[in-house]
Amino acid sequence: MTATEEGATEEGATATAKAKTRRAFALGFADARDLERFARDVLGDDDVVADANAAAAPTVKGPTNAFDSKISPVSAAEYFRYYAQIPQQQNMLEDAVRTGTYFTAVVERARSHFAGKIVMDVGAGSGALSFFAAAAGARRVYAIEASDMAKHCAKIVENNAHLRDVIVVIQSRVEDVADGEIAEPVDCFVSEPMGTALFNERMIESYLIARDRFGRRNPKNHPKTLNVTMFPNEGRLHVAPFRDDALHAEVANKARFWTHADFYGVDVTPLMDDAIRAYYRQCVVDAFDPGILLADATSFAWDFTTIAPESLEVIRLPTRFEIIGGARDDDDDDADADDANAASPHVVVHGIACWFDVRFGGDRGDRARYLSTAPGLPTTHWFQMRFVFEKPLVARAGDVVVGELVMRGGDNQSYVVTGEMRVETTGRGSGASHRNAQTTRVTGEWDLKDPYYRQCVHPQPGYTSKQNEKWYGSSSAVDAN
Ligand SMILES: C[S@@+](CC[C@H](N)C(=O)[O-])C[C@H]1O[C@@H](n2cnc3c(N)ncnc32)[C@H](O)[C@@H]1O
Repeated sequence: MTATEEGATEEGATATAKAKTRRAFALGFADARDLERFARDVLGDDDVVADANAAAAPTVKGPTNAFDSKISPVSAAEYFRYYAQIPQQQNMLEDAVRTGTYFTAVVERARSHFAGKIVMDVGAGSGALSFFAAAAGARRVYAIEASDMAKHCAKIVENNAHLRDVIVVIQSRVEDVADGEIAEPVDCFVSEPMGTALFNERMIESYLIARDRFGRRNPKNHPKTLNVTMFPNEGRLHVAPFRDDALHAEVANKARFWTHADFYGVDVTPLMDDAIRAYYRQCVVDAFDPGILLADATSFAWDFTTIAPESLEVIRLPTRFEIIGGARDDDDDDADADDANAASPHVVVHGIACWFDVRFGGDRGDRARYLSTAPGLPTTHWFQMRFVFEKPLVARAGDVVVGELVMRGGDNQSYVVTGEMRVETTGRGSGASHRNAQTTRVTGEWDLKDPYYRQCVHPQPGYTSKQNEKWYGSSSAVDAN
């Protein structure tokens, strides 16, 4: 227990005002027992003990499971409030690439993994994947949903006779579901736990925890090993360097506001450097043309049937890019990037782009299916993500750029990404002395929780050209597919 003289806090000020002759103290307690001991021994008042316990209980409650031990209650409350909203679920359901791929993967390509099986839908939302599992012949589907969306999901199930006998909706975080609540071992897990850059939201960890807690064990030689299928069964992250002069200028320009030396009579320029850092710290979410990529992507894969949830707390992505030349120049200025690259050996790297895909195994002999968010493919609601360097890296065609991105999970259901890239070996056109004056090593830090959702000019799949005409006019710069 600690005690400090008080005066600055609101409580302290009120106490001081009420009894001017008294002095106010703020008391700190190590835990509820410490507080109870003080109330009983020092104050000798049982009511105070009861009140103090009630008040202290929420703040002294310790972690109870794998979710509570890593995620802050404030973040979780906001997260599940978001997913409890019908418009947010609808936004995902209407992502035709996403929902259509799940339908095909489950109902059309993998019936043998579902027919007659016990299935768990981890994070069921409004229930779409549970409905697909039922359509693929599942014997029972446990639809686990933590948010109040579970009530809406149950309403749909209740009102559809073919779902009523198959789907059991449980409103709970999967980490909180009691051991006995799922009466039978689960054969098959289905989930859509992907966030931007695959891991944002940290829900894949919940998917893996569900597997470890409720999955069917191998009965024979290896009773500890699991005998389950996972839909999806693998996730991959792809990263590649890009050039995008317009984006780099756009991010820099956002901080220009802080050049005001006379903003309503106040000089705000002291915040200029902080503002620049803040804007470059935002990761950019939009759809981009794959023509801006400067090298083949480095790819990383995670097997959801085997990896441990803890392995996703810190994710290291070592990269090695062979720069293949200048990106296509789409910015309509008078200098074409290809021409410029032909004349000059410079290749300007403005940052690192990333996108993901997930894989669904098929029936025997049937092909696996990917749900991909790659640039150039029909856009999904995840779009792609880019990490922009404050100072671009300067390389040459043929150079090798090496580095590492490190994603560190936080208690806000997200990651902070740090990165370092440097030009390691010299390719074509080496030896030019002006290179010494250029940046050949860059570092950066980006917060996945604080993205910049950039206006996307690529047409969404499923939207007709008529809609594009309505939105952009007949002289639209946007191609209608
Ligand atoms: C991306 S949405 C997918 C919803 C639905 N499966 C679909 O495909 O339309 C993820 C859902 O998982 C829920 N969720 C996230 N973490 C969870 C957890 N630990 N336990 C249970 N539900 C969770 C969220 O509330 C949200 O509704």
